[in-house]
Amino acid sequence: MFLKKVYTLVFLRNETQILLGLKKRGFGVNKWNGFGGKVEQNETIIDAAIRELKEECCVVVNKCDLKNIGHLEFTFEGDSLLMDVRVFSASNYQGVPVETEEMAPKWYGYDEVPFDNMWPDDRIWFPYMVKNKLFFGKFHYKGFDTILNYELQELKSMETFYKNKK
Ligand SMILES: CNc1ncnc2c1ncn2[C@@H]1O[C@H](COP(=O)(O)OP(=O)(O)OP(=O)(O)O)[C@@H](O)[C@H]1O
Repeated sequence: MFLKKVYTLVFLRNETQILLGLKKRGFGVNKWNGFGGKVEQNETIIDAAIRELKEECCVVVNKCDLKNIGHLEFTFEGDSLLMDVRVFSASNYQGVPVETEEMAPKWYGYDEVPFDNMWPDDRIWFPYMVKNKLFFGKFHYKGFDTILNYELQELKSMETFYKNKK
């Protein structure tokens, strides 16, 4: 039995670049990633995505501009936590990303994404996001550096995926 916790992960993107943030503290410290965190009690997933983006790089995004593009699940050998990560993309937003206590933002061209300093799973599912394919991935880690096994599939629709998910 796993203890599931829901997280958000937001990427601001345009045709040529993607915004990543260098995590300055906590889980995934010193790794580049999208912006996000735990969904709090009495908060919707989309509200958590908006709140975390604002807290981490001071950018404001409207609900209707956040597109759910993927679902990721992470488990770790010997740990009962299942991280249920909802991935979003947005190309419309207000403000200019700035460094906060948690994240240092930087725009990267799609061919210069720093995978060597990211979660190892990113390298596997980023190509789906870049090609605008919806995706579902499950990754089982040993420690934080080694993926013991994974599954990844393209989805036709996130709605259908969630409707059929038990
Ligand atoms: C294992 N492979 C992984 N690959 C890619 N992304 C991963 C990830 N594992 C976690 N993530 C993301 O990392 C953030 C952690 O958030 P995290 O700092 O724990 O949350 P939150 O800001 O609520 O924490 P505190 O307030 O500091 O407790 C959150 O976006 C989550 O989706």
